[in-house]
Amino acid sequence: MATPVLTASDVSKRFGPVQALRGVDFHVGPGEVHALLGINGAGKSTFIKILSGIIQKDGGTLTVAGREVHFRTPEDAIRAGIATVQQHPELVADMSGLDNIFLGRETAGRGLFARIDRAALEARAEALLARFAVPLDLRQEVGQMSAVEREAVAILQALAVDGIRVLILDEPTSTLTEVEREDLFALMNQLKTRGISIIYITHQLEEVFAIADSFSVFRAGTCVARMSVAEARESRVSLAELMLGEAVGDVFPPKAGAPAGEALLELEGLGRPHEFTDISLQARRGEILGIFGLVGSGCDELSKTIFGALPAARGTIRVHGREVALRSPRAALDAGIFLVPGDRRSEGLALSRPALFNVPLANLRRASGGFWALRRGRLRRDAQELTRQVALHPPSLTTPASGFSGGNQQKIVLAKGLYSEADIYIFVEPTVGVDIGARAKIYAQMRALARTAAVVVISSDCDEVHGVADRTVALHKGRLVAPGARGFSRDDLLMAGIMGEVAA
Ligand SMILES: Nc1ncnc2c1ncn2[C@@H]1O[C@H](COP(=O)(O)OP(=O)(O)OP(=O)(O)O)[C@@H](O)[C@H]1O
Repeated sequence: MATPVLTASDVSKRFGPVQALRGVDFHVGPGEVHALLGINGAGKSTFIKILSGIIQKDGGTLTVAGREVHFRTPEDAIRAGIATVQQHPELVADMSGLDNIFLGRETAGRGLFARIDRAALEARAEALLARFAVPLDLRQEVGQMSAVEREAVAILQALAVDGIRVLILDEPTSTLTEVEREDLFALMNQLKTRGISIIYITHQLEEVFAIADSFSVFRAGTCVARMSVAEARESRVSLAELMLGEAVGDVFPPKAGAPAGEALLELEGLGRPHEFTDISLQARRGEILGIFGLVGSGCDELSKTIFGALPAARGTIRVHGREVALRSPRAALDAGIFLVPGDRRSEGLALSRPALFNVPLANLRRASGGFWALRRGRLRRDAQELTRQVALHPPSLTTPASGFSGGNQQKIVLAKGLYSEADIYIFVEPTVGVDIGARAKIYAQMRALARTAAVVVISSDCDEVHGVADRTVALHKGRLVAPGARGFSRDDLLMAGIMGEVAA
């Protein structure tokens, strides 16, 4: 085996009472694409933060090309040849790709990389790009770029420093469409042929077989398995079982047993210019309605319109058969509609506040009845029960939301939705960044909600929509694509969402 580029031995890290990492052994070889797997809270982000110098380990050693290194700052890691692209790279939308790459290099190292030859940097970015399969105009403003183009800019920004040998990508595909994902993989393969090692966090297990050479599985802060993908294929190991430490059943709960009841939410001819047109559909009590739409299909705007965050230009919304004017999210909540947003960072959570605060936000009425002491007791009991239902880990109500891993933050948003006792639940991209074990629990909760309410799942993950919903439609370029009488098969739904066509 070639000498590893990067090795971690016996690495540990504690946050107050939480032992986030213990005795982690890890290595990655030159030009290797190595997937880092683990359920939410397993310690992946903590480990990555240590490798990129954002936080410091409590114990253990790191070596790069056989030499021990000590990272006190992100610049130390970059200097040693380790660059990281965060899950949501901070790019400046109204600057060009090139300016962003340049800016990244300027700010990456302060004094360290102070003298930069902009022309040389541009030439280098263009040269790197020329080898990629992704056609990308770096002179375009980043705000005009697609998600994969932005990811490419962030990668070029990370590589703009001399001597980068390890590139860390934190869930880069979570906002990409299937086609864009292929583009990103092409780009990763190119980097690999240039000898760059890639450490890659993902919750999409099929991606491991599509792009990785090897993988490590973290569980409860320890690396419990390291294997080549070839070995895993041959021995037919279940990645999900390695991650969870137990056998995995079906992720999706059974479909509704009984026919759906009355229509609780009806949209008729709903539209907003350039976003979506003539949307008519019903969500009924007792069913999960699935809407599959790619990024940019209008799904996001449609969900915001139903939740009163965007005004409808045309059409009507009826709740319980009565027309409603949803001028604000508050009005939507009062009408019995609850939206669990896809972007928990900007829309769903007060990050600095504890879980206990976040959960009852949506239903202050329920939380505010009765005497103060009674109220507090009830709030705590309700919040405890809800966090148990969504399997929040750790099950702490006092930890600030920001102290939870990404997937667990999504569970807090979900608990908030459950507390709202709505009639109509709308889930947008409900399981982005959520591990397979928690996904099964979230889907089971949706099924439980659908016993008495109408549940709408809006997602760009076709398998999710098809797997969880009783009835599915697709949104393509702002238009609804509905199936024939027999409903969509998984492949037909995919076609409808990508091409806007219904199979004959
Ligand atoms: N700043 C912090 N303060 C307190 N606890 C933290 C902090 N950061 C992480 N933790 C805890 O450390 C553990 C590991 O979290 P980490 O974010 O590394 O998990 P992860 O594997 O990246 O999860 P996910 O897939 O959800 O992103 C969790 O129990 C988490 O709650």
